[in-house]
Amino acid sequence: MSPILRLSATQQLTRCARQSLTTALRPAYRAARLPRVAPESFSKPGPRFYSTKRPLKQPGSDGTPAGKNAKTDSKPPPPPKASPDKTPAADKQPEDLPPLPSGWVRLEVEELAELEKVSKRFTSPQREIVEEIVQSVAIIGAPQELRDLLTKGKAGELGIVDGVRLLRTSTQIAKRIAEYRHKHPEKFEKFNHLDEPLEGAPRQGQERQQEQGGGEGEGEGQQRRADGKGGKNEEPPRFKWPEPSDIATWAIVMMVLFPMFRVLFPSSESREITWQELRKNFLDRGLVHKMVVFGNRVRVELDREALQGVYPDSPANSPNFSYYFSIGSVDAFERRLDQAQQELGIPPSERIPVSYESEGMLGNMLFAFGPTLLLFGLIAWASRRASGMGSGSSGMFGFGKSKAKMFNHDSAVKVKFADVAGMDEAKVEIMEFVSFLRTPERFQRLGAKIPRGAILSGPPGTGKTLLAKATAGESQVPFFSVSGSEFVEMFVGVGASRVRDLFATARKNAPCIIFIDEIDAIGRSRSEGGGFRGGGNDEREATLNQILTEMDGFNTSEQVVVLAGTNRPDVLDQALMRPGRFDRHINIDRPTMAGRKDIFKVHLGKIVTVEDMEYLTGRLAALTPGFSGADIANAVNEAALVAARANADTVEMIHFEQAIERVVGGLERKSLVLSPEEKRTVAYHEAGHAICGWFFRWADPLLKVSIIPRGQGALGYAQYLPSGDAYLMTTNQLMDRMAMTLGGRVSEELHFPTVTTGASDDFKKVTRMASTMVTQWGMSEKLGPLHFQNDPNSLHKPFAESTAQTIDSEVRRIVDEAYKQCKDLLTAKKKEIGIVAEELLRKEMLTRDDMVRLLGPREWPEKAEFAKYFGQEGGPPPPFPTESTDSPTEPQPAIFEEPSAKPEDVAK
Ligand SMILES: Nc1ncnc2c1ncn2[C@@H]1O[C@H](COP(=O)(O)OP(=O)(O)OP(=O)(O)O)[C@@H](O)[C@H]1O
Repeated sequence: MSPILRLSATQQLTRCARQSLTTALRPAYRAARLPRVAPESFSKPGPRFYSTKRPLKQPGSDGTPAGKNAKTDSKPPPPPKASPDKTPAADKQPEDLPPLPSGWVRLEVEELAELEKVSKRFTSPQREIVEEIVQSVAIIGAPQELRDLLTKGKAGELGIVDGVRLLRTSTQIAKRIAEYRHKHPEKFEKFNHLDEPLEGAPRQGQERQQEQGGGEGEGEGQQRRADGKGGKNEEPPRFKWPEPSDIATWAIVMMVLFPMFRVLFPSSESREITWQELRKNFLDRGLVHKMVVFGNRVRVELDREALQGVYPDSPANSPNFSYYFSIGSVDAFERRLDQAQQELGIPPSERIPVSYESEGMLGNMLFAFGPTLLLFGLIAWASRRASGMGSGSSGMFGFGKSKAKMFNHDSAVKVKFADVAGMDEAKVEIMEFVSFLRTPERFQRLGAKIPRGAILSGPPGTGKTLLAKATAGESQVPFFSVSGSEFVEMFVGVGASRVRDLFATARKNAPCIIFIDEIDAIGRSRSEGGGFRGGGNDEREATLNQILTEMDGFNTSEQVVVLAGTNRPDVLDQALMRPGRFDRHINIDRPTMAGRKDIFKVHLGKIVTVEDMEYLTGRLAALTPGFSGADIANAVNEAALVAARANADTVEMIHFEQAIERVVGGLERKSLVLSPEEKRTVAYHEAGHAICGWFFRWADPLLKVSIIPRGQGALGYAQYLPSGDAYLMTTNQLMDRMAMTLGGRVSEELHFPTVTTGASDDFKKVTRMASTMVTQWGMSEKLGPLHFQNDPNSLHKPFAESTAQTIDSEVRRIVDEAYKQCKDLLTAKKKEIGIVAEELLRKEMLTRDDMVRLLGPREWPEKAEFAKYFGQEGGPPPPFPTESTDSPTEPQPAIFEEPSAKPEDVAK
């Protein structure tokens, strides 16, 4: 049971009132006296208090000007002394008193006296305030509820809930005091000193300053009165109720903290004594009225009248004071008390009553559950905070909330179409979305349905995200960016919930763009491997279904465009791709020569260089076939870093070339030291490739050859420049390329008694090329124009065994032909191989110029592009970097990964 139930009526009221009166009454009371501007008054023009002086009296009502009144106010009258026999009510004639609202009563003298006792529990200035309030209650009355509470309090039956009722009653009284006082300030003249500001109340302090200084404040007040907004006509200030949440807070604070506080910090008006002291001072003298056992303590209630006689000066005479002592166990206490009473000869009928209270139950409960509650509170708080700070997710852990980042055109999305170079067709396609978001009526007017979304597909780094951002930047609408994987969580249903949340947020912000990057994380075909994957798929499917539903859900006028990016459009679910969902499929491939030039232009804009831009971009574009936009951005940045490392003032051509080699070939491996024999083998191997590249008509032009180890496992390499962006290859080109790839091994055979393992990768590539020629490109006369795709996941070949044998024999035939072609050439050019290899061993790296010097000019005409940037027209090729990095992805065969020859096909 709460201690609140154990106290006398006055004590109980005091405790409740200490909270409620000081919090509820006082702010409300003061609110009336120092009128605040209610929030509504900002929007609703009406008379307000602007005067720096309070209109406590109507000027002239007693012949005193208001200013004088105010002066008198500053001297607070002594607080009226209240006594039980002389209350303010007793001074008043019934006709002086205001009528009572319904449900209100006029308190009796005894009741007011009981209330007066409350004030004694407070120290000044609260005490004065409570006294004034009690006197005000005498004038204006009080709700019947207060009388009930007083009656309950007298009977000692007040409970925790009564605290809340008292709070409510107090607020009602405060409100009425405020209103009544405003109407009849003269009746409250003696309370004016309470208008003095409370300590630390800045607003009121300001007011006092204005009152004292007069000047500015007065002027302002006058000015406002002149506006007709102040002065005599003002209405009573609106009483501002405490916010319901405040009341709830007070109630909770009272109910929860008060008992807890009491448990933790026993009242200062109780004191612990020992059993011996109790026995000697009180028990033996018959002063004990009752004992209350609570927990392992016993409170001693003394007979106060008898106590007054025996110990007139004891603090225990105060009604709020009690003694208590601790016990080991209740049984031991009872035995001891029995024994003591027997010794004292107290007859059983007059024995001291002992009652048992489950005091501290609430406290114990709080202690028991407190940590758990605290933990939950902390979690809830942390999750709310996280949601406030982050991406807008909220609620318990914010699981179901979308993690989409929102970019606003004012803030983040500054990307424009001008920043996206190349991909002109993709831009045109997507431009339509921009015009839809900008001028939807242009389309709707003709009855056209607005496309809902577009899938941007293409290899990594080709600028899909950039294009989506530029769309947002151009259309000046909010842009929600989320990755497909962010929908995936370990809890089932979270993905779907996030999708719902994302679309709901987007609709609120329409017109807007949602961009889901890597949509294949959730948009994979539902039929794909369903049986094998088990439950894990359910969550992904639920998420996908939700996306399908949401995309169906919004109507065409909603102006929410969904763009999605993926590298794997082939695995996406068909339902996602159908018209009405992602209507447009925009394929963004690696940039062409012109595209690369444009992309270089965009990124070179941020770099300090004095090179001729036209020549530089052209040459760099020619040097970087197969580069994606991201590769280009990386190479440009790398060039700047190389230049910075060399302390150069500007980034020069050589830095760009070094950077490109580093991007393509990886880091130079200086730590890898080859033996002289190994080095020699590598030199002859690379010379074999170089000679083939130089003398075969359809081979790609050689740029350089090197025997410096680089990247992963490449001991040397020859770099060729694929003939621009060639999208078709002839059989001759393929045969020359295969023969050139075999050049390394053939050279080893011709110059050394044994061969090495170094050509393994070359064979792999040659075999792959030959089988693609046979099975897919229809370049075998025996097999004819058939396409055989061998699915590695399938147990059965999609062709007959005899066909398989024919394929094998045809592949062998082609490779043999290439080998023969290579061997014939290299046998004829054995001397030249030796020259190149020896020069390589000396210089480690040979350029095209060196080759011309050693072998004479190449017999076959070069392509225009090559001639422009690397031939005689374009001036001599740049000097080769003596240190740093270089090379294509792999030694020589890197060429097979160049896109100019549709490398995806070749490489399969
Ligand atoms: N066409 C382009 N013009 C200019 N810069 C580009 C272009 N394409 C790519 N880039 C550069 O490459 C960076 C990466 O591009 P982006 O993130 O758009 O590629 P992506 O296609 O979305 O890649 P992924 O498929 O891996 O997500 C861009 O920030 C930009 O610097």
